[in-house]
Amino acid sequence: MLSARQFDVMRGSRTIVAGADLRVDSGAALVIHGANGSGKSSLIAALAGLLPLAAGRVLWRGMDVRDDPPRFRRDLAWLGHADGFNGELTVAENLRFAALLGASAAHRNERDVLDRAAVLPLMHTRLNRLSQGQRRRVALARLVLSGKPLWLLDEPTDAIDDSGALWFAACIDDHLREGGTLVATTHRPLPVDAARTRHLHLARGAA
Ligand SMILES: Nc1ncnc2c1ncn2[C@@H]1O[C@H](COP(=O)(O)OP(=O)(O)OP(=O)(O)O)[C@@H](O)[C@H]1O
Repeated sequence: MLSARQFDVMRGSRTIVAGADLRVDSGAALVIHGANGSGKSSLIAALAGLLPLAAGRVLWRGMDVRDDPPRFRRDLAWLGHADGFNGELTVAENLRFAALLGASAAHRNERDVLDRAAVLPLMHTRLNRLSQGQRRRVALARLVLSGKPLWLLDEPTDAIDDSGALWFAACIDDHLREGGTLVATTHRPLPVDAARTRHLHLARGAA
């Protein structure tokens, strides 16, 4: 379970979130919506520990994430606007590098994941030769292969076409069914299991 208590997020002098409580159980998703500039990226970056909280705490499995950051990072799969790939390396090399860094484990269905992501034909192509959407598909496949229990994703389906969005929504459903936790920001409806999903709407910078 991921929870945050009485937390404030600031950007410059502006309060994005004030005194908020939030809880996302294992097997559940929270999807954050809001207009451009409303604070979605700031909020999710704060949950991931990438932006300091102005007040309050974030707890993962009952532990303040600041108490043991390496342990939190072992469970966390983060995907922001930047994907962290090396453009000079091929898709296969980037995925191997991610596995070496612990960003992905040996996945029981690796080939199947890559196939469904439509990444298999791209395995020997350098990242800087891919389109934005292809690159995002590789990033999402890396995420699925990570096997990590907590996914924090900033606009995961950015640049992805409709079939890719449907594929990724099915991946989210699998993740939740297996007991994973998800928080994602999005501008686009994610067709995920409604019974497991709650929505947070940020209005003019304050939740
Ligand atoms: N580095 C920064 N320093 C100061 N203010 C910032 C910084 N980055 C963003 N902001 C401000 O914080 C507010 C929230 O930005 P944020 O990127 O979290 O919004 P968002 O909802 O994710 O937007 P979008 O939908 O456009 O991605 C905006 O008003 C923005 O101008």
